[in-house]
Amino acid sequence: MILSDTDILARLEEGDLAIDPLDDVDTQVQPASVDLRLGSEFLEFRRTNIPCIHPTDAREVDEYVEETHVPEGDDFILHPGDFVLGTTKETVAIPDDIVAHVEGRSSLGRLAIVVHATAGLCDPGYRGQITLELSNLGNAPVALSPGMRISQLTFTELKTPADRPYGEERGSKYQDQSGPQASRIGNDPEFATGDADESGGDGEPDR
Ligand SMILES: Nc1ccn([C@H]2C[C@H](O)[C@@H](COP(=O)(O)OP(=O)(O)OP(=O)(O)O)O2)c(=O)n1
Repeated sequence: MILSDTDILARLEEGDLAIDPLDDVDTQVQPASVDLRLGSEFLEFRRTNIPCIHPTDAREVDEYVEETHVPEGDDFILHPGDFVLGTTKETVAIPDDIVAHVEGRSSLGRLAIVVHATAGLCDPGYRGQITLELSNLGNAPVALSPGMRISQLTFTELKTPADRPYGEERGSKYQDQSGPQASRIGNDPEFATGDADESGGDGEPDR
């Protein structure tokens, strides 16, 4: 069952579902979703001379990205064909009996802006800001303004709470992430080679 505005507000009131800051309830809470705003941090992907990035090599992944801060009031220009990681301004906490989905907003979709290229699921138990996979599929640059409502989150109640929710206990690599975080796929157990990020997922390479 997807939560309606009434259900969302009730769960927020109970306190196990959290969205912080939720500054403008009337504007941000939609009939069956909550609009989330764009944060100020961006990770841009540099042009590189290395032949390719091996997703499991944390050093290659980290060397390829560059952080940019755009204060509220300024714009980040997303050019046609570009892909950049952004973040929600809000930090969320998803209870064990809910799965949340990051969706785009129609008004930005109509400008060819996509907010999650592939991944849009927030696991039961997830806490943190949400990394947005922003791309511009159109042929005109589009200005993105930190603080603008950029995406929406829907909430689906599970039949039973997750037995092993997202979190430290299962070594979940994006738990409590703050700001956009590059891929940590090298931390997956099947790729454990010693090359992976050992920083605890704070985005700082361990060098
Ligand atoms: N656009 C998105 C989608 C998800 N997440 C967060 C919430 C998810 O609970 C967490 C993990 O997402 P996935 O399960 O899709 O990612 P992985 O499978 O790569 O990570 P893990 O192995 O930690 O589950 O990342 C995010 O910040 N931005």
